[in-house]
Amino acid sequence: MAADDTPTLDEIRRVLPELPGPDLEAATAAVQRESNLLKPRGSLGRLETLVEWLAAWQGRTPPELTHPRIAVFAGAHGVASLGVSAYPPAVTGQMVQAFVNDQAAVNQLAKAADADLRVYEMDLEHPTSDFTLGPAMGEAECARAVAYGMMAVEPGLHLLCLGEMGIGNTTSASALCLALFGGNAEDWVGPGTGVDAEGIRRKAAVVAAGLAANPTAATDPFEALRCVGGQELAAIVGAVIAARLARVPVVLDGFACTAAAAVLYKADPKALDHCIVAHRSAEPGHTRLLQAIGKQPLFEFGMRLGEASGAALTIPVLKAALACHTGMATFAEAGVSGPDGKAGPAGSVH
Ligand SMILES: Cc1cc2ncn([C@H]3O[C@H](COP(=O)(O)O)[C@@H](O)[C@H]3O)c2cc1C
Ligand SMILES: O=C(O)c1cccnc1
Repeated sequence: MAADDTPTLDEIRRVLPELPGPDLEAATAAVQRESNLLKPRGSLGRLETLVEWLAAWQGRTPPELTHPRIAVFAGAHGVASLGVSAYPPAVTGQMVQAFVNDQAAVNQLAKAADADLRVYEMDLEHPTSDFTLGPAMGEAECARAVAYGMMAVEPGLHLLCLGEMGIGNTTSASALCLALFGGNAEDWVGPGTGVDAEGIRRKAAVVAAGLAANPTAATDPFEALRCVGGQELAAIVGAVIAARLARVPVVLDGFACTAAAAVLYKADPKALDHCIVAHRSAEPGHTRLLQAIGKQPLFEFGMRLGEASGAALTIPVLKAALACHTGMATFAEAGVSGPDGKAGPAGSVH
């Protein structure tokens, strides 16, 4: 994209108050149908509220789920050379090749979910700058990455599952969380790909040094993204915004992905209303982050992979929820007695 076509971070920020809200009519219609279906009211629990969420953010009843997309953004991090990951920086590009060759976990999960998987390679030849020395990205670089992420959204998508690949990015995500929500560096760091206690201490020192070297990071969420984030994390921010504008509900993956989206929450708490978080990552900072943004993950499988693996796994669940919603009979259709002894639950049609 030509530099002059790219919106500035300020222009992107100004879109947030204009983001469309939920379609309450579609959501109400979904709730109403759920209440007439052949089951004790509310008995499908979160499966019911997930369908309501899909309807509200697609603006359609019943919602559809034949075109889910999984988007994985890959970016290279300057801090990856500081010994903060159990794996070398070169793994980022090698994993992009593995995604292309259908060899990674997310490839298998995408196939199992019958979903379209796209991998978006950021500028891997040019890692972000080491944020312990100054901002990770310049204004234009960060804005370009956000704009690039926006391109992952096309009309006609029914769901967007987001994820990332970038060696060193749990350190970036921790620094982002510290800048956005405060606390201590130790509160936000964890093993990532599997560093030991000494590695975790090193991560905390890098995160603390990052905040010290970037005093403006804690003053504004987009400035935090620019100073201590990464290109793939910025792209996730763009994809979340573009999905909202295109009425595409979003599933966020684990710690790194949620940390990126949290930039938007901090800028406007309503900006993530169209997003759910797939799972609680084993990365310890994720629990604190979920509390900070008020999200309840769908499941907790002890996963700590990233690459949209958790987000991909929600697709079969969402499809199953929708299958119940559209395929079940109502009490009246099945001739089954409701709680009042008549066919149809009492008061359900009002
Ligand atoms: C083979 C391999 C595949 C991965 N897929 C996702 N990640 C995950 O690990 C990285 C973050 O952890 P850290 O901050 O410790 O580097 C990210 O690339 C993330 O997506 C992977 C990591 C590896 C090694
Ligand atoms: O939860 C995540 O996003 C995560 C955890 C460990 C490594 N990479 C990503």
